[in-house]
Amino acid sequence: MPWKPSDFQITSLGEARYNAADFESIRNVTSDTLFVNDRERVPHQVVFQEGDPLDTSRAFEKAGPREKLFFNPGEVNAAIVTCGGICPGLNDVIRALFMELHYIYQARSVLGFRYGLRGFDPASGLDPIELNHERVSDIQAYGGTMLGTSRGHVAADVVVDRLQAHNIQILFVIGGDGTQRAAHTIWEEVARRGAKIAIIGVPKTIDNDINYVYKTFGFDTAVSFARDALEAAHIEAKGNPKGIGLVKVMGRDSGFIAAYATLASITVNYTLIPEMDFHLDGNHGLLNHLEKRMADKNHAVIVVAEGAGQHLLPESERERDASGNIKHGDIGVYLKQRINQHFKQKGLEVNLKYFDPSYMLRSLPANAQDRIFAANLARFAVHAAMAGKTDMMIGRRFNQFIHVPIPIAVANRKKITLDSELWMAVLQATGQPAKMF
Ligand SMILES: Nc1ncnc2c1ncn2[C@@H]1O[C@H](COP(=O)(O)OP(=O)(O)OP(=O)(O)O)[C@@H](O)[C@H]1O
Ligand SMILES: O=P(O)(O)OC[C@H]1O[C@](O)(CO)[C@@H](O)[C@@H]1O
Ligand SMILES: [Mg+2]
Repeated sequence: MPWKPSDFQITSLGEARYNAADFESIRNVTSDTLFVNDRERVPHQVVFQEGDPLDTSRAFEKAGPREKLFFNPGEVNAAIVTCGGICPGLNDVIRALFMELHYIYQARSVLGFRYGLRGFDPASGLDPIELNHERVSDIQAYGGTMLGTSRGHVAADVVVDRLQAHNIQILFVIGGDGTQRAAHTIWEEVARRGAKIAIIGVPKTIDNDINYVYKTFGFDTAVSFARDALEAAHIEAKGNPKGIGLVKVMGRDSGFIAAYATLASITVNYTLIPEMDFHLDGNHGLLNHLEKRMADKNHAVIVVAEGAGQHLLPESERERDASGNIKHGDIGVYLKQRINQHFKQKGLEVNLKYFDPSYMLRSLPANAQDRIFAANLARFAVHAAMAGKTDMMIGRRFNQFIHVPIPIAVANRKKITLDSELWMAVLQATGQPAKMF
């Protein structure tokens, strides 16, 4: 998509009205040098040809505490909602949002809406909960989200009615691409009403498929767990005569978990991701290649992302979830069946052990890296909101936290390109052919 420089300008609720330095708690923790001004930019690209000028026309606002605030922090009622699938680190984000709002900005109140957007619908009977120190202090130790989450459509006017009924000035929307799209429609409704409510997105996706966030929180935790599963599969494969370990991991449209877990474990022989085309049958197909490997090496490990090889499955298996996302057919079970069938037909022994750790890797508490990252995203989200930024998501590029306009963040899904360094590393680590069709 051709970007216009203006696409990178962040929407704001209006002119700054307050000086952060006038508020005791902010002054105590934020030195003058920490304040970021609105003209500080992080370029879209950092690699350039020697001799060519660096294109600075397309650049993101740098995130960070602003000296000038739009809201008087002490008058702010903020709200938080978590949507989509669960992910390690959600509770860390909620906790850090609360702590930053309450202790640093001394906001008046922080409400947590329950079970995703559903919690805004009066028909759901779900009342928001008022967050306080006791309620959030230990939540980071648990996986999932203390607020609950859900999928499914709720009209933006219903959400904004509820925000206005609770006199909310800032809404933090934690979730994946669907959630960020929802946040944009909520902002459109807010803007239509001329309401002064900031809508700030915090990107969450176990699949790591959101652009402009080098890695989403929870992804690291998921990869570590997936690596353990791959190592278990390797031990099973080597410990049984003619053993095959087959592991299915999450990754609806992007195969980042499968690819990174492969690199982290280096026991994998075939990594199958949604971005690649592959066939099972034929000379160059997976089954023929696997048969040769089994004759040579007597064992194999295969990792498959849930969205891989969907073209191999019968069309009828494709349903949609409540949010409209395609529910993929079970490629793991299908592969297991086809591999067993292939070797049986050939009269060859095979002992296939199938692992499906998908949901387990989403439900863990965050590891150290993810915890640090999740809490940082939350702090930067609060700074942006207090400065009156809106319709934006916190991102991270080139080691900098940035403000990303939501329409840009959701314009394309982040995927593995098959000529990337990442995929070359996977091909090198597995030794699988670059083409299996
Ligand atoms: N285009 C859209 N417009 C308005 N709301 C949307 C849109 N897409 C999704 N939503 C809403 O956003 C919420 C979350 O969406 P979804 O279930 O797709 O999860 P997600 O945020 O993409 O997270 P995950 O990474 O788990 O898929 C749902 O309540 C859904 O109805
Ligand atoms: O939670 P659900 O609705 O079963 O969704 C599972 C999907 O959610 C994700 O984990 C993203 O959150 C995908 O990898 C997976 O396809
Ligand atoms: Mg999604």
